[in-house]
Amino acid sequence: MEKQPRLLASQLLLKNSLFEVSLNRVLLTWKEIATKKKRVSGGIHHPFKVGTSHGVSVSEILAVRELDVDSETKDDGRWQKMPQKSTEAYPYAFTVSYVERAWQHRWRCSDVTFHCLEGALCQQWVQTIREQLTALTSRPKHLLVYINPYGGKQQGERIYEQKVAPLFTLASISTHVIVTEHANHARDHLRTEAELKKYDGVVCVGGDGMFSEMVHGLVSRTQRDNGVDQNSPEEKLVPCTLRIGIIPAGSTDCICYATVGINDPVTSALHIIVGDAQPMDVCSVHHNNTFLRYSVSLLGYGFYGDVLADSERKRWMGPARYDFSGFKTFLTHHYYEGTVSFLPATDILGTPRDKTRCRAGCFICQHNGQLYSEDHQPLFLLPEYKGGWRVIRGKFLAINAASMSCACPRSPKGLSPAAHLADGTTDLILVRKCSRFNFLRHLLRHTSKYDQFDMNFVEVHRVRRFRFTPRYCQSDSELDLRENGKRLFSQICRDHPACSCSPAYSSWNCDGEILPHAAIEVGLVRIKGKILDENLLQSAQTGVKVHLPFGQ
Ligand SMILES: CCCCCCCCCCCCC/C=C/[C@@H](O)[C@H](COP(=O)(O)O)NC(=O)CCCCC
Ligand SMILES: Nc1ncnc2c1ncn2[C@@H]1O[C@H](COP(=O)(O)OP(=O)(O)O)[C@@H](O)[C@H]1O
Ligand SMILES: [Ca+2]
Repeated sequence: MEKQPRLLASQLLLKNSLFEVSLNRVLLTWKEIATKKKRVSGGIHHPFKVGTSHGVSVSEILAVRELDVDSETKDDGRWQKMPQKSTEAYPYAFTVSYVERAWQHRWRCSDVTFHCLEGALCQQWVQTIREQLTALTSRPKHLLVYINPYGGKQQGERIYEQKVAPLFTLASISTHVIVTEHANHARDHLRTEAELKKYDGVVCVGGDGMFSEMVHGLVSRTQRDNGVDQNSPEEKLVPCTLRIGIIPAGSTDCICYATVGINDPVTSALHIIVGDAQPMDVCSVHHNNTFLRYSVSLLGYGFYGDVLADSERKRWMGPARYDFSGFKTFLTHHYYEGTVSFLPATDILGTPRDKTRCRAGCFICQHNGQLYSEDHQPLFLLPEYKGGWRVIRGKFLAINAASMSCACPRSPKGLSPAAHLADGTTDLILVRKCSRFNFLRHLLRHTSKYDQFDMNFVEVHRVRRFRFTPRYCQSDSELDLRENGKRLFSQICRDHPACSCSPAYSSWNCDGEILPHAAIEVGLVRIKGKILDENLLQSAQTGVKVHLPFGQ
């Protein structure tokens, strides 16, 4: 093993929020290479040349601790023998743990140890850095964590315990962890018994369905505590103060992927610790003035609804269930008749087919998300608002509403690549009945550089609200059958009187959960009070703030 280096910092500069270490070349010789020790087990040593200046912003420092250089130090489960010479010449040391950016949006926790001649200097810097960290008010200190042991590859507990909890401990974040015991456990706990005032945020260890369930629980609790009826689509919601974080442990994890750029538990944990901020839209889904659910990623009818309905019975396959059910659903090639009406978003920047990509600090989100009049009524509610509801009737293979790009490992650009996280709109994608070959071409374009909207049977609209009404209304008995997972083939195809070639209804896939109704009304939720940054339901994950703009 190469000779343990020593990093000598004869002068530490703390200017505003920048913490710089100037390595004094005189104290080191070229043959001594300083290395940064990766905290994550199995990490890689990155030698860097001495004599460099290593700047780390205080906002990305996770922790600082004094080192007892006289004894062996324990780091990451392994013991490091401090070089004998350092003990003699430099009796004091402290270690700074900080965020190091790696490849493809990946973040890692790195440690750098500094040696000092004087104990007072060492303690001064440790104290100063700690004071700076304490002053970072955007960072969570107490988190309520829900782990779904059932989602994805059923590794949620292991992921949290091995990759996330050590980082929360390092950052002195206290946690209350609940391993869910059944579906909607997290939602019901958040909605009723959770003592939310004790926490700075909640964390979801799971996939999109689990995250969506927690949004549901948190928003419902806030409305209940404030006497707001969620059942009215026109009701303005009270904003939540708590933030929701997400540690990817599901099957698709598009919410994490689309906000962070990668599905990596360590990267997500580090974003949560530093309290990053990224707003996010939320859609409410109603049926006949009854609130059903919130959606933050995909509302999909037809193909994605059928994929989900089939895959739910194959959870034992883990994430691969989607590939199996996707192929099976593709072969069935069912289409669904109905009427889509929608309120286009006008006066906004950007379109679903421009080449923009929503990133942290997105200008389009900031512009479109603030499109409100002085009295905080949305511009498009005012009488002179131009444009109105549009209506499209037809036979559809898929009706998808993407409130974000829905980028994920299966489709790195997503269902709607130019969709924005917090622009107050959702991209409504209509895929009309077409041949299997053309539908396959459309699907494959989600995994290539080609434009999946540039096909004559596909149209996409950026909307504030939309409704869907199936051509054949659902009876209660059919609803019961649906809820029991049975499908009705009541639609007799006129072309083939002897057969029924498509079921009358599909299911709505709402962030990975099946909705009980086919006829729904969807809108970007509205909140009371001013639209200011603090009026956002935030997420501790990349500071993913659930943006609750006024809807129509
Ligand atoms: C024959 C080649 C077909 C290639 C098609 C690729 C298209 C992939 C589009 C992916 C869209 C993902 C939208 C995300 C939806 C999630 O909210 C939802 C729930 O996620 P989770 O709870 O983490 O599992 N995921 C799905 O509905 C799965 C869709 C998979 C479709 C193949
Ligand atoms: N302990 C549990 N047992 C059964 N189902 C659960 C449990 N905890 C959560 N769920 C349900 O599992 C669904 C899927 O969770 P999710 O984390 O999204 O996994 P996946 O990405 O595999 O769908 C969620 O909608 C949630 O309601
Ligand atoms: Ca959006």
